[in-house]
Formats: sequence, C-alpha cells, structure tokens
Amino acid sequence: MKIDGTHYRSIWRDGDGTVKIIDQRWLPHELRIVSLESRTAFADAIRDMWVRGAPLIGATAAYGVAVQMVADPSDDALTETWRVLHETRPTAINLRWALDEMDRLLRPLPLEARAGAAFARAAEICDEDVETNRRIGQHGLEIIRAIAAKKGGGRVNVLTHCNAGWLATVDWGTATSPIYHAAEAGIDVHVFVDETRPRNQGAQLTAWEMNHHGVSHDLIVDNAGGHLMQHGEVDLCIVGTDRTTAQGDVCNKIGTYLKALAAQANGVPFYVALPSPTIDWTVTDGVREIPIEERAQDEVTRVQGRLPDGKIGWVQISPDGTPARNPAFDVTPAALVTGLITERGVAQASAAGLAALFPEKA
Ligand SMILES: CSC[C@H]1O[C@H](OP(=O)(O)O)[C@H](O)[C@@H]1O
Repeated sequence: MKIDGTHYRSIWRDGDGTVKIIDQRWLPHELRIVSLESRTAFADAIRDMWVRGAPLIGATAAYGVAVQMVADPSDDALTETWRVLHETRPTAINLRWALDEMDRLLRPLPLEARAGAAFARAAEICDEDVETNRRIGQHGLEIIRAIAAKKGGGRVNVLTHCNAGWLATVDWGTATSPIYHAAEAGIDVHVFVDETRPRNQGAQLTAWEMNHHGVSHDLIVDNAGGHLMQHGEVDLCIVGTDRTTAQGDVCNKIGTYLKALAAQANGVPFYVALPSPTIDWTVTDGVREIPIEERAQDEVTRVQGRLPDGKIGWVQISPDGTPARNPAFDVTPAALVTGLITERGVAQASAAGLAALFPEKA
C-alpha cells in the first residue's frame, strides 16, 4: 500500500538479501522498518506482534524458515524451526499452513538446495497472498456496489473489527480489500473502525491505513457497534479471520462474536473476508476445537500510546495487581455469518458453500 508516495508491503526481502518488516508495535506514531536475521528474531516478531494478522504471520514464518536454511539446512534444523515458529501463536491456521508448506517442499531437497528454494517459496507465498486479497477485494466490491445501488448511490457504511488490513497481510488486506476497491471505484464508503481492545489494532492500525488511503472513517469504541446497528447506521460488517472451519465457523479477534450477534439482531449483513489458506479443513466444531490464544494480563491492565514526553509507552489503567483474562480470539458460529468472501467468490458459511467453491477439498 502507498504511504506518502512510497509503495510498501508489510514484509519483503530487500535488495541486500535481508528480510524486512514494518514493526507494527510503533504504529501509528512511527513507521519503523526492521530486519529479521535469525530464527529467534522471527519467533519474537510473531509472538510479540511486531507483525500480526493470520496471512502475514504465515508469510513471516515462511521467510523465517528460509533464513534458518541459510544458517543450518539440516533436517534437525528444519524440524526445530517448525516447532519454534509454530509455538509462537496457536490460533491463526496460516502459521501451520505456511510451516507445513515449507516442510513439504524442503525436506525432499538436498541440503544445498534448501535455502534458495525456501526463499523462492516464501516470495511466492507473499505474491499469492497479494493476488488472493486483490480477488477478495473484487468480490467484496460487488457486495458494496449492490448496497450503494440500493441506496441510490448513497454512502455505504461498513463496520470492521480489529485490523484485517494490508498490515495483517502482505498487501491489500482481507476485510479492507473490498473497502479499498470500493473507494477506488468511486463508491462513497465510510468505515466504522472498532478500536479493538486490548491491543487496539483498529485504533492504531486500521485508522492509520484508512488515513493513508483517504477512506472516510470514524474510530469507535468496541461497545458502540451494536448501538450504531440498532440505529440503522451500519449497512454491513466485514471482518477478517484467523481460522475458519470447513463448516464456516469463524475464529477472529475477540469481540467479533458479539458484533455478529448484534448484526443478526439488527438485520445487518455480516461478511467474513476469507483467503483459502485460512480455512482449517480438519476442524468441524470451531467453538470447541480451535485453540484460543490467551495473552498476557498486562495487555488488559495497560494501554499503549504516545506519552506526554512524546515517547511511545504503556499506561496502567487498573489498580496494581488487578488480575485479568485476555482471550485473544473468539468463534462466530456459521449461522451468524451472511457470507464468506473468498478469492474464488462469495460462499455460504456452510460445508456445502465452501465445497462448492473448493471442490478439491470436499
Ligand atoms: C487478515 S487476518 C487478520 C486477523 O488477525 C488479527 O489478530 P492479531 O492482530 O492478534 O494477529 C485479527 O483477528 C484480524 O481479524
């Protein structure tokens, strides 16, 4: 995506051969680019959310394997890298998908061929993600265009949760791709950006993206969405996903389920932007089977931002020693999902719906 005239992806291999990322912990206040040069650095970057978002986590892990193959291409190193990177975050299926992809590709190869093949595959995974998200945008654009037509060309108000933007992927984003495509098609689109506690990916990242892309938006507290829907101010919701089951149950950032309940209660279409690597074909019951990451309590008891001295830091918002729970995701049952916007088109949130678009998986 273009930032001040420069085109960025959220991860790339630089001309000097190093892998660069945008360290998202410092956005929106500072755009910090860092190199990841060891398996440990890649693991830290995923675990501590320097990069986040299911597709980007997968792409980062793929490059993490490639960097490790330079250091040590042995079978043991390949196995240990799978383990070290896989244990960083348990919920986004793209992490396991990418690690399995790399392992399947590399293990049959001679050691001396592994690093080159790994970097080539990691680059392909990035390019595939960009194309997948572009197609999601095209399919999602038609949904927004139809709503605009029903409103006589009036403004289409979209609510989104967390950041499923280009910062959560390699480019375009998933939930934001239809929004960007609609804006570029000249449709009057407005976005309600859920701040998304506790890590505020909406306030810090989606608002930053909307600003830079010139998309009209309002930042809202997470608890305002139901009220806006009740008052007819939301035409549709589009969110991302970290893992969607073959039956269409959608695991996404904590709070998504509540938005889906409010959407159903108010007759607001609730769409999920779903790149196919995010489908876990092995899971049937999302609510009971998808592992939900529990993150540190201090993400709840503190909030990060720019301090009075201009530095970026954390402010405690609750009494010392306040205990907290911090489940990072929840699961929205398929029955609450209007449609799954995939790179192959819009599917019903059901086994039949996904099988119709992905017959090879059925
Ligand atoms: C396009 S996937 C984005 C997805 O990932 C986010 O989680 P996190 O920021 O913790 O990695 C959130 O669930 C987004 O919807």
